[in-house]
Amino acid sequence: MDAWTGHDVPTLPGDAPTLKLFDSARRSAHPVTPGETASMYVCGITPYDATHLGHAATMIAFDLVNRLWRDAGHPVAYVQNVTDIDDPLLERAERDGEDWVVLAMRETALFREDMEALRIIPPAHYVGAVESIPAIAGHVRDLVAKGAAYRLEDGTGDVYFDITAAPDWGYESNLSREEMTVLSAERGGDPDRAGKRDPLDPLLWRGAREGEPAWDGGDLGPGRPGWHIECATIALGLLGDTIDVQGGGNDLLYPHHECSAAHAEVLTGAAPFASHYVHAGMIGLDGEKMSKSKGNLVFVSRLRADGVDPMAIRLGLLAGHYRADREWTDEVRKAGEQRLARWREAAAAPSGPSGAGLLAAVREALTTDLDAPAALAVVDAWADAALSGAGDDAAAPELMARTVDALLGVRL
Ligand SMILES: Nc1ncnc2c1ncn2[C@@H]1O[C@H](COS(=O)(=O)NC(=O)[C@@H](N)CS)[C@@H](O)[C@H]1O
Ligand SMILES: [Zn+2]
Repeated sequence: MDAWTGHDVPTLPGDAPTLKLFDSARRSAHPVTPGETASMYVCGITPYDATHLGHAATMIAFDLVNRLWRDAGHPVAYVQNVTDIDDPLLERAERDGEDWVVLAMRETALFREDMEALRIIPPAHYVGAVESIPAIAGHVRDLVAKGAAYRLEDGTGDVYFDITAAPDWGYESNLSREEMTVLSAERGGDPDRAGKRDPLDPLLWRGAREGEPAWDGGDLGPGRPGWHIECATIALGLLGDTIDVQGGGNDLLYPHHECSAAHAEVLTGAAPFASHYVHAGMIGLDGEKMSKSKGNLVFVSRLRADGVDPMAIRLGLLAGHYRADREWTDEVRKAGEQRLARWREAAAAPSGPSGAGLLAAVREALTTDLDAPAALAVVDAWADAALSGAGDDAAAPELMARTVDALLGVRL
């Protein structure tokens, strides 16, 4: 599947400090030490109700990681999926009386447009679940052959993963069984399903049902993939057995990322699947997480249609720490617009305080677990000084514009 159109990313002088990121498994921040090429898998949209500001915030967070790795000289192998087959998508298509394939294509196209407008660097590989079904079915068969998965005896053809096969089940989310059971039920799992060895065992393959799309699963029989194995298979197929960063919003920590990592580790024998499990905070509206089910969605395309500069949206979202659950409000939007105008004014100043000093301070902030609020404050201070005539570095305004473009993705 095609990703979206990229754009030029300016290069910057000097060296960048090592990126440190908070790892949910270790519940602390650690330096990320990629090999020559840095590898990242970020969970993309289930293509309906795209692109709300929650999607945008999470994609911006991992865009910062991409930009910082490039700034440090690493090529980046970035893979993102589209869950273009899954229960929520079929349910929405059903509700709207629409063909689920058309719904998925339209929403994915809108997502691509919004990602371009927000200047998110496109992933090297943008992969749909449907196009991955043969590989996913192969991995499910492998897990059955390893005794790490089993078919229910109720004639549905459903196949589940046996969590006792996971080398260190729960190490990523650090949750209790009670917490896992609650979240599993809330987020697409079926802890009450009869016949499972363990209520927490996740679905790998859903046998064909009347009125549902189904694909050939070889000796699995016809059916469609489970959610977590989709992301394990796509990541393994394109990035190898272990990766530097597995990313997404914190709503994915459990069960989705815990299960994806467990599936990958049993399939390859390599652990941990990711050196850093990185989770972005939830963007809310009126005190509720912005989500389809709640219908409290603010869309990037709506704001753009209302004339809001996408760079102001980006600055609004960057004003909060990426791991913080936070609200999108009109005040956040206004602050983003004001900051954008001020920075554009300052970039046109004849001179300002040291450009090299600004660059070093922005790098320091962003490589410290993506502290964008600190980075924005540094640029604000530089802009105030430049606009009050302080500083005599005539090259600084141009370097400031390149810095915020390359590292924050904000084109002034
Ligand atoms: N309110 C929100 N705030 C921040 N990030 C969000 C929010 N809602 C969803 N996301 C993130 O946006 C991405 C797409 O979300 S999604 O459309 O629900 N799709 C999925 O979670 C799956 N397709 C992942 S494989 C995920 O990384 C998810 O964690
Ligand atoms: Zn995923």
